[in-house]
Amino acid sequence: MNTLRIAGGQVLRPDATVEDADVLVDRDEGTILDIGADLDADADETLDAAGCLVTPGLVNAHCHVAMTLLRGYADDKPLDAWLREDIWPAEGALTPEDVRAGAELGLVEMIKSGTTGFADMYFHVPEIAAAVEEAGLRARLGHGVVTLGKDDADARADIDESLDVAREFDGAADGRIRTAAMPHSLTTVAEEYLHEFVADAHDEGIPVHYHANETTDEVDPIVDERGERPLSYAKDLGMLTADDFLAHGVHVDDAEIDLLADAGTGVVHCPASNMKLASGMAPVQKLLDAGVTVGLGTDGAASNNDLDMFDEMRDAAMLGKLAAEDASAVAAPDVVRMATAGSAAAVDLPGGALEVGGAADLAVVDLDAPHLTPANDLVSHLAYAARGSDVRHTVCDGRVLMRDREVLTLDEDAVMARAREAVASLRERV
Ligand SMILES: CSC[C@H]1O[C@@H](n2cnc3c(O)ncnc32)[C@H](O)[C@@H]1O
Ligand SMILES: [Zn+2]
Repeated sequence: MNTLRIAGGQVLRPDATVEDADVLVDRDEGTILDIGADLDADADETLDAAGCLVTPGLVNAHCHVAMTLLRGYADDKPLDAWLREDIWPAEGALTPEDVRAGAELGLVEMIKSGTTGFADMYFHVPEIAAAVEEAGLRARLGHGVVTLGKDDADARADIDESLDVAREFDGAADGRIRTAAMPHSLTTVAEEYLHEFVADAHDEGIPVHYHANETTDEVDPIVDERGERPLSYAKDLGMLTADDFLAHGVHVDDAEIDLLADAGTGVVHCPASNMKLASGMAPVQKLLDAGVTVGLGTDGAASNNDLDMFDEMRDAAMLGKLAAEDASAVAAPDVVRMATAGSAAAVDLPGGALEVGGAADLAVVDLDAPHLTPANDLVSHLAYAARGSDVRHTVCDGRVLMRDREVLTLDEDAVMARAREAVASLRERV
């Protein structure tokens, strides 16, 4: 058996306690063999975790990873104008090679900030899957469908591509890649297509992921035209099952929260994107109190503007308190759980907890920094004070993706150079 030992650190356990322990990993199986004191000193490889906190790898449950190319491309606008005036025209000019370059850049950024799994909605998914295979993370990938502005043939071709991609790539990269069917939202995919698309996906056991209840501009027309709330419409369409997960859920009323809790549908909270686009404040504490599975996501780097899940935890806690008008709301252990076990459950990927037999997906956070001193409460530090740049080692599926801040699976400098070239060329074309 080929083993990896993460030695001499403090380990964050699923019950939010921290203990001095080593973590021993079976690299062949990609699972945790043991957590405890003085484990196998003869392991094939050892990562030094002295003075560090070993946490589950963070799971970014909603992202558009190749949008790193559009970071800083268009800022300071609300969602609808931002998409229509800037983002969609630029995305229309992206080649498969551009998407590969943007995805690799995003994956380096994720590895360097302790993220080991993510869910992604975009296009040119084969390129994203190839980048994920090389980078070594886990992902739930899907082709996002928009039928708005398309004729029937183009709309159906987009849906067919989403289903084909979901079939073809499920289980790729030694099982690290899973898939979903991904209608973009309840307003950008017409009802005539949604019924069949969702039914076809579910008939084949493919989950569905979509944006929902993000802005009032999106919610109000549904209410006006149908006389029902968006998530009641989603339920009618069969899109509210325990396998499905939606991004945002900002403008949800109490009845919709009950629908989510009853159905077991996951909600991915994206606080930075919601603040930057001034979309609103999701009622996260209410969702948690109702028993909804809540994960955390960055959304794309063009509306965030980074893929750092530590930032996202801090934003989620701060915004959650503001939304609830209660300083005790969305507390540190809640956001750490959302970024780990909550996200993993919402998108149904392994990981999210350090436990024997579980996936060996973890991040080692170096505590030897002024902003993490003194170590009064390490869960508090994760939620409120740590940064992605504090991550020293990242491990996914038992494989070391970053050691002492050196990314081992991708060439960081070459990835940045390719992204700069892709954007220089894109700017000439758009
Ligand atoms: C059709 S692929 C996915 C599509 O989603 C766009 N997008 C990025 N961020 C958001 C957001 O916050 N709400 C809705 N849509 C978003 C992205 O640019 C792609 O076009
Ligand atoms: Zn999104």
